[in-house]
Amino acid sequence: MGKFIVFEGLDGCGKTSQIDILARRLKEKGEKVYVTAEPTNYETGLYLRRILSESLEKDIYLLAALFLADRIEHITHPEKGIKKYLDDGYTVICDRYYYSSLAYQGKNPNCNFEWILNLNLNCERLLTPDICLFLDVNPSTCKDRIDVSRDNIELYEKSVEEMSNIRRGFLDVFSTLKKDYSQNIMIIDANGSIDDVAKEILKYV
Ligand SMILES: Nc1ncnc2c1ncn2[C@@H]1O[C@H](COP(=O)(O)OP(=O)(O)OP(=O)(O)O)[C@@H](O)[C@H]1O
Ligand SMILES: Cc1cn([C@H]2C[C@H](O)[C@@H](COP(=O)(O)O)O2)c(=O)[nH]c1=O
Repeated sequence: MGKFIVFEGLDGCGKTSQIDILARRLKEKGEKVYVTAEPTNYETGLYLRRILSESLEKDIYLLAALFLADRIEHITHPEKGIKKYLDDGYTVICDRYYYSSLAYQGKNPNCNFEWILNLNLNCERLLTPDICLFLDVNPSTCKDRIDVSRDNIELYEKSVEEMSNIRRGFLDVFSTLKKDYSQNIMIIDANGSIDDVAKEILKYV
């Protein structure tokens, strides 16, 4: 059984850059590595990408349910699912997982956190990651990076204030998951250079 590693963080925190570096290093060590992301490229994931990129107005419970449906397919797909790769001995590195649902939807004041927590944590199909690495970057740095690197600003990238609320949501989620579910979650100060952050990540993987 391979290892299941999840990266989380605000939009623009540097997940893609760090996942690329880690995947390369693990492959150089001879590991079989599968990199994947949520939302996925399955139908529900593509619909979610459209909602995000076009900032379509959707009920928050509908959004949470769509992310969960996408996640179940992400795990269980018979050929390309995370479970299949783990069973085949791959290290799976996943860009976002249920921590994002708990922070982005669950901590939204119009949503019931316990409902989303139960749906995700008590769903027998979902696997618990071996480790979640949260790249903690100042929200205004994330916003600057997004504004510089992309033309299209997505649903959860509109303001530093909203991104700061999401960051606080993540930190709350992590204390609950560590205390009540004994989950292995590392909060990494990722404000430094790409190389410095990559070195820090290697301490935990
Ligand atoms: N440590 C860093 N220092 C400076 N710039 C960085 C750092 N990490 C990433 N960047 C830059 O910030 C931008 C966003 O990085 P990246 O795509 O890795 O983040 P992400 O978390 O995957 O973003 P998104 O959630 O928007 O997909 C890119 O232009 C990248 O080169
Ligand atoms: C899995 C998941 C994701 N989201 C949001 C968080 C981000 O704004 C986007 C994904 O963007 P990225 O640049 O590809 O990281 O989706 C969410 O709100 N809930 C979720 O469960």
